[in-house]
Amino acid sequence: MTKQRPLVGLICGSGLGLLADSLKNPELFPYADIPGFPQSTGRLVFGEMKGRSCVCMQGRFHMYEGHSLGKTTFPVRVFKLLGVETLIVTNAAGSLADGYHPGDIMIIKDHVNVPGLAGLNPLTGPNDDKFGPRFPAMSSVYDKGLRCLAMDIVKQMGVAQFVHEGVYAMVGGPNFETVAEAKLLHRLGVDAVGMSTAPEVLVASHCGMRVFGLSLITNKVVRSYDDEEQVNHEGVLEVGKMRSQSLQTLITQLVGRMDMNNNTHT
Ligand SMILES: O=P(O)(O)O[C@H]1O[C@H](CO)[C@@H](O)[C@H]1O
Ligand code: HPA
Repeated sequence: MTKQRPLVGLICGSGLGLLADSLKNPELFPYADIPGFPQSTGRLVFGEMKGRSCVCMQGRFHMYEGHSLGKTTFPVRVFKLLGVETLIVTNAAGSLADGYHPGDIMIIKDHVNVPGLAGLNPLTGPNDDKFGPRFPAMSSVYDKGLRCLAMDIVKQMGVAQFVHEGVYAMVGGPNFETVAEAKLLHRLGVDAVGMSTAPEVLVASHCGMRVFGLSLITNKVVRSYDDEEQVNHEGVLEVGKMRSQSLQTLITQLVGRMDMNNNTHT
């Protein structure tokens, strides 16, 4: 049991679990002890960031682990019931855009939900009107005010040259992309690809949360048959650890400066 009533929720991507360690006065709840959560390692961490009450998923659930999309996104609805109004999602992703490099950060402007286009959507099934409408709009899902604030912060941090704004695509995984798939995603206008985030964002947006998303670029996605480079998960985690300090600074500042009544910032 916690008495905290967080307004901000944070989901840590692969290799980015350290983000939760910046919470002050933490209270920890292993997923295995929380009813309805998939039996999995990882935990919810409640605590304060810049004096603001937050809850953080240290470890997320993925479709490729065999969880239903309902289970994968269940924590987001728990966040909503706890009072969370703003969701910050982070992930590790491979880059397709020219000019992106491992270690760069991408502020997510929009997404392509590849499984969603094929009908794999956490909002499928009877709609629970208590949470949101049957047919939610998704044309402005990643909050513009928060994206502008994040850009201001990265300029002040002096790291703007490593930060982009772009389009994330979710694929089902667990395999990384073939060259043909990479070419297809690139032609679709996708800048970075991963195996998470879109379902959580859909559920958060459906229930009226403000959403902000960040991808850490951990590898280049191979788009040429002449390129012998091979992505691997260990490499993804390593880049995550290397860059989690900058991400932590960015997120802490964002949480400290965001307007808690949604939309604008100080
Ligand atoms: O999206 P997150 O969970 O950050 O992790 C990304 O990195 C893992 C692959 O290395 C996959 O889980 C992919 O989705
Ligand atoms: N593809 C898909 N998911 C990923 C990648 C990638 O290259 N890197 C990290 N997660």
